[in-house]
Amino acid sequence: MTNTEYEDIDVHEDLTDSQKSEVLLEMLPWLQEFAGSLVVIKYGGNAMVSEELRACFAQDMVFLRQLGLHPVIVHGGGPQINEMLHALGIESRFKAGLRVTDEETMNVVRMVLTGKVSRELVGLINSYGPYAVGLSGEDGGLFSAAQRMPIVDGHSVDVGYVGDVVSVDTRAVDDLIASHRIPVVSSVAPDEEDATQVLNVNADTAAAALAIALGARKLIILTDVEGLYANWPDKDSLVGEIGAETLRDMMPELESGMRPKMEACVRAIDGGVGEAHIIDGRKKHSILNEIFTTAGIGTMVAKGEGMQLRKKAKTQ
Ligand SMILES: Nc1ncnc2c1ncn2[C@@H]1O[C@H](COP(=O)(O)OP(=O)(O)O)[C@@H](O)[C@H]1O
Ligand SMILES: CC(=O)N[C@@H](CCC(=O)OP(=O)(O)O)C(=O)O
Repeated sequence: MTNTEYEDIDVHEDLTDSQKSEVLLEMLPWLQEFAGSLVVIKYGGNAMVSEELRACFAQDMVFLRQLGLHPVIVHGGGPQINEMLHALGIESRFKAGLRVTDEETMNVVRMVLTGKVSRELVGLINSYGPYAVGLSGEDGGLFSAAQRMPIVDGHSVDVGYVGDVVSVDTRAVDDLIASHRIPVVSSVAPDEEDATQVLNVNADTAAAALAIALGARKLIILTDVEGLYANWPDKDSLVGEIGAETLRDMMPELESGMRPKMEACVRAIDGGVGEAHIIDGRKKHSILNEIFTTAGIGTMVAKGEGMQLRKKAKTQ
């Protein structure tokens, strides 16, 4: 190795040799615990905010695969859809956290998710190792959806071509996992009543449905906050752990952005997924911190009742 190459490597001078060893040793039991496990990761559009963060995410996916886990990604792209709609002079409207989707908007959603966000993510992961393969809920009959009518102020409202996943045929994803690929799934799904009509599925909802159907060990949702705040926006109320029953009771009071996310976590737990996590996608390598450290990060949703706030870290 030449000196020039050596200078290019980040040698983490801020850690002593013994601290580096401690970090590696802390990973060991978690590596043993999760080797061979299937983990569904929902990568939200708001967690894709910088080139550096996107690169770290891509690197983490390849790292997980090399360590023997099976990562399956469901990506979002809300802000990217908003941007494209704005460029086309179309207004973005949401009800209960779901995009009001007419035919014109549906075309833009499909184009941005499958034609832009998925392509860029697959390309970036493959720059670290040629494992990622993109597919949408339309491919190989992966998802079938029915129109979703969210409840607003006690009434169900029509938000247009918005769907909820009603069935999942995992075979296309199973094949990719069996060949050690990293599936990258876009949340667009055919209507169960007319497969030529596509529906816009919230990516958190799609990730939960896929995690349940695949029997995932964990569902990890990356977003743009540290986790769920019990008393939003009070930053001292970050939840460390919460039971699905307690979360279900909290649901009506949650604001729109968090609502589909928390519904997805509760559904995942009800459907047999071991744990669901909401973590901060704005922090580099947050997934590695969640899976391979004892304290974990963000909010964990598990079976049962109760809630514990997260203790403040001594150093950041
Ligand atoms: N109780 C809460 N805890 C944390 N965030 C909340 C809460 N209620 C509302 N939010 C908002 O939800 C947002 C995350 O939802 P959203 O913007 O839809 O994320 P994503 O694009 O990752 O799916 C946060 O940035 C925050 O503004
Ligand atoms: C029905 C609905 O709201 N669909 C979402 C799909 C993308 C998504 O969920 O993206 P994020 O995870 O980045 O929010 C939308 O149109 O924005």
